[in-house]
Amino acid sequence: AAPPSPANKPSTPPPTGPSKPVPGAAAAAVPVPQPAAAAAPAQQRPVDDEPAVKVVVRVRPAVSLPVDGKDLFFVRKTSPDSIAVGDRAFAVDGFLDDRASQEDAFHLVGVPMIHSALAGFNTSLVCYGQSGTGKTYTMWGPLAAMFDNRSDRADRGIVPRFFQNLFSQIQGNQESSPEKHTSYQCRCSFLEVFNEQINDLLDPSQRNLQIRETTGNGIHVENLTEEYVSTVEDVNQILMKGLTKRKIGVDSMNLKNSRSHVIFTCVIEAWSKDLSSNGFSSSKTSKITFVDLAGVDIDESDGAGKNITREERHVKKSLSSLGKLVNILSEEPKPQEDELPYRQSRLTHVLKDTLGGNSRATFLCSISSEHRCRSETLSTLRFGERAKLMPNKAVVNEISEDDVNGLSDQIRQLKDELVRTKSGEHATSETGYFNAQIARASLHTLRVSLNRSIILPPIEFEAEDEMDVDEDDVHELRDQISKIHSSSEDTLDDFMDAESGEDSPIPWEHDDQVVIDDNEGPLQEKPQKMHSNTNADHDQVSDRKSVLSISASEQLSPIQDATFCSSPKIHKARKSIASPGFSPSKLSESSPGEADFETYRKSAVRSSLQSSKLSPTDSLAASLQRGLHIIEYHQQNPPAPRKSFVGLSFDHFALNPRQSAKASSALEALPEGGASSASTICSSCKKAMDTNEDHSEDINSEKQIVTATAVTSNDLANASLQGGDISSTTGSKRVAELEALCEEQAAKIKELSNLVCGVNWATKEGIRRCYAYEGTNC
Ligand SMILES: Nc1ncnc2c1ncn2[C@@H]1O[C@H](COP(=O)(O)OP(=O)(O)OP(=O)(O)O)[C@@H](O)[C@H]1O
Repeated sequence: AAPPSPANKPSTPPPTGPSKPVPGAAAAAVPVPQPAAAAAPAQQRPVDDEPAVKVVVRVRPAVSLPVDGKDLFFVRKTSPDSIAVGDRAFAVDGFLDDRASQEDAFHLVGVPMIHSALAGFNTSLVCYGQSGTGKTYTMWGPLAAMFDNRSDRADRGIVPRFFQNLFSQIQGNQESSPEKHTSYQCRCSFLEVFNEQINDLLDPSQRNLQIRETTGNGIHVENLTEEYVSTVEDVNQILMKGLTKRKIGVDSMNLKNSRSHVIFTCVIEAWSKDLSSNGFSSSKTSKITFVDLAGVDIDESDGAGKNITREERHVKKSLSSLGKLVNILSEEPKPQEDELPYRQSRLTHVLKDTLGGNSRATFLCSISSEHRCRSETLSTLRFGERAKLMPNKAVVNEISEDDVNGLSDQIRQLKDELVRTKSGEHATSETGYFNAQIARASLHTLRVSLNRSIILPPIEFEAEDEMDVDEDDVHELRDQISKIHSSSEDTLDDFMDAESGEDSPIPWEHDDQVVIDDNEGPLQEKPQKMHSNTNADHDQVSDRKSVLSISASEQLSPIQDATFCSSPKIHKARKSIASPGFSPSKLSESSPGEADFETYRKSAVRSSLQSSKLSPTDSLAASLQRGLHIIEYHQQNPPAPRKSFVGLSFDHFALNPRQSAKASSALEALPEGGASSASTICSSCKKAMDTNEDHSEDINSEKQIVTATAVTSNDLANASLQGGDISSTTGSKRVAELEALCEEQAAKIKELSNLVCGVNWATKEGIRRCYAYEGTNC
């Protein structure tokens, strides 16, 4: 008994299960019924010649009796690859008229798909057409046929036949190639797109799954259930499970109208190896996709339908998106991939491979032979016509042994690298650990270099104090600072955390930006600036970290040390030969500039002492600032006369008498202003010496290092006090003795200088002692 018809279409008898073709209807509807012939060309075609996109048209047998032939719609085959509806011709790859069997459909569509799949191509079948035209029937066949143990049921659909044939072929391939062993693995999934949501038909609890797209793996649905299959029975079980959960409804064309699109996917992986070789030879992967689209009811498509449900609206919308995408893909010029509207619907997105991608696609267009479906039939055929023009590019998904070897090497290298990294062997400067180590070592070195005044007793400032600065040291310090500043915040924080155990909490922080600019204005203003900065440092408390910026300066290049020296004090003798700007008288008067400088100096010493309580960064900044200020000061206030004869090397102390004479004559050219008016000039070495100073203290201090000489300081003092030329009082013999003595002492000093190595303050110490010795002997 026929079920009740939909209320709005009482005149149309709905089909009940597999419809029996009306006798004579097929011949009348399709004048050229050649189903068997239509399947033949595809079977003969080599697998490599298969087109990327095929379109096959199947005509559903008429279910309504023709009324004088007026209700029949004629579709005819005009050539092996074209059909015609009236005057309109459509290019197709196969045609199945209303008398074609399920077997015919399988041979025309399914068999080439099996060949392609086993060759390593992705392949897909999309059933498209009006509701009730036989899409589900063609794809799966009646569910009852799947339960039936008889494999020869005529109404089985393409998919069950496909897998039965596929597993047979797999078995045949394995048996026919004993020299080559191939292992196959098949896994299946089943989803439906319902109301623009992807649901797992094998696990109904999984709803609204997300589509993921990766460069290597293409499109996949996250968390979709996959089940492994090895027999057609396994596949049938899955098909049954999924299809019974598919959402269906009732419409004017179909009592079991599909309200969702269903997609059954099977991935076949095949590993082959020659038995002659030890390992794997190649691997092929193919994804087979069967898409049974929901159809649109003729009444709804005409706009005459009432009460369109939400799911029907979604079906129409997604089919519309599909149509638009196919239109775009079929037109020239083809847009860029990122411009294609795949994401307009879940359906088009999840079918990205099939629609213009890496897949051999077959579109089976189901049409009705009834005249009342004419519009939908033409629409379906136009869709097929455009789909055929899609630019799919299917490739064999194969990985050869060479590829695997290359990948294995890569994996091995990456593993080795991982192991090295974990074990710390590969601790490059990019690793935080190594950065922290560098930062720690650099900071420590820098602090030791710059904070010597903390460790060593500070000396009183002497304006004429000669600084011995190693230019390389300055560059090194700059590099260290640069390194520290370029270190990541994390590294610095790490280090500061680690250092916090050594240093007391920060009493105050430098929150101002300290810029040491060597090109600043007159030196006389420097101490004031520095002083005010120091006060500012004390006054300002901020959470901000101090920023230390050091600009490069050409002026610094001749300066060779930036630290406070802790050498023994050589007080007044120095003052007597100080530069005019820092004469003893001026010092005693404590001019404003000098007073400021003295204040600064004390402040600097205090600062350096305080720096022991600072954080490493603040201590570093303060030390460096202090050191560079001193460099600047000495650079811009050179004790000119002494700088002329006290170089950075000791070579001139080792001169032979002739060379000494040359040096002496050269020294005579020194500006007289370089010596104070209170000093006298030694005729032997032409060096200025202070006649007002008592050198005994200094001489005594040198006795530990310098061997006592035949000439005492008293001799020299007396000679000087007499106001005469040494040569005139002692004669040429005395001069020769003195020159010899000078030479001898110079050699000793040279020897001493060799002992003073590596550390700048010690070198400076050697120079100081040279001064003392030299002055004493003069
Ligand atoms: N070639 C055919 N031979 C015999 N019966 C058929 C054929 N095609 C379809 N039918 C019958 O027509 C009815 C509707 O078919 P089917 O459900 O496959 O249509 P459909 O296109 O999938 O519809 P919908 O889009 O609504 O799901 C079914 O009862 C089916 O058995």
